[in-house]
Amino acid sequence: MTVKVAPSLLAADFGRLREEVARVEAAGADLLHLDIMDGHFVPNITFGPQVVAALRPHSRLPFDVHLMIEQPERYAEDFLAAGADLITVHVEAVVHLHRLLTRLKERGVMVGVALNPSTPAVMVEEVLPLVDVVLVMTVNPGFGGQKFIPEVVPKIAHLTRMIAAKESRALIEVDGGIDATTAPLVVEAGAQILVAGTSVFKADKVEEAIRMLKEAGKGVEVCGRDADRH
Ligand SMILES: O=C(CO)[C@@H](O)[C@H](O)COP(=O)(O)O
Repeated sequence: MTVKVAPSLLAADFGRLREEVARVEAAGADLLHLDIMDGHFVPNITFGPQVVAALRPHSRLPFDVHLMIEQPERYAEDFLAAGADLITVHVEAVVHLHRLLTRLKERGVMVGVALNPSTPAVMVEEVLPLVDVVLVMTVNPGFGGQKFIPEVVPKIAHLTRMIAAKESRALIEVDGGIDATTAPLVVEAGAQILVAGTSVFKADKVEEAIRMLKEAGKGVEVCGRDADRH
């Protein structure tokens, strides 16, 4: 199975963001994961649409914007204007999820829904026909460098079956504590996009780190699911 790697900018050197993006792009990244935190939905603050817009002209990578914010419907358009290719919102943060996803889809952007570790898969079942990505958090969101929560793996497998049953095209993305040891566990369960902060940006050899994550897909077949078909 082809696996895509999305380095998370949260683990980059914030004083050299442009160079850091170029570094992972040259090393084989497939997407750039941008973590937006508001200090309310999660206990940390990162950056807003201005930073996304400032980086946009300097990279060809699809920008995968993960909104860890309350009321994402108030800000999603700003991230779209800033150059996001994929906008992911947390199901725990939105009341009218279907409305927001429909509006964003109409604007031509890809959309994703994210689930905290304690949120069950069934919370996204009704919107599976609408979404491009289901983002499964394998740590509690807010910080990089946390320990992978293995109890989330059965939820990935459950979502894989649910997506197939609904004939949805959604890809499963996982985020938190992903490295060469944990990647095979999530890929075997059906994950197709691996977000990795620490294991990529803090690696001695970034290219090798990305290659090792992609290797997790080798020899794995999960009922015809492949990140490349998108
Ligand atoms: O969204 C988040 C954290 O909330 C992630 O994107 C982390 O940034 C992943 O970092 P590592 O666990 O790979 O260090």
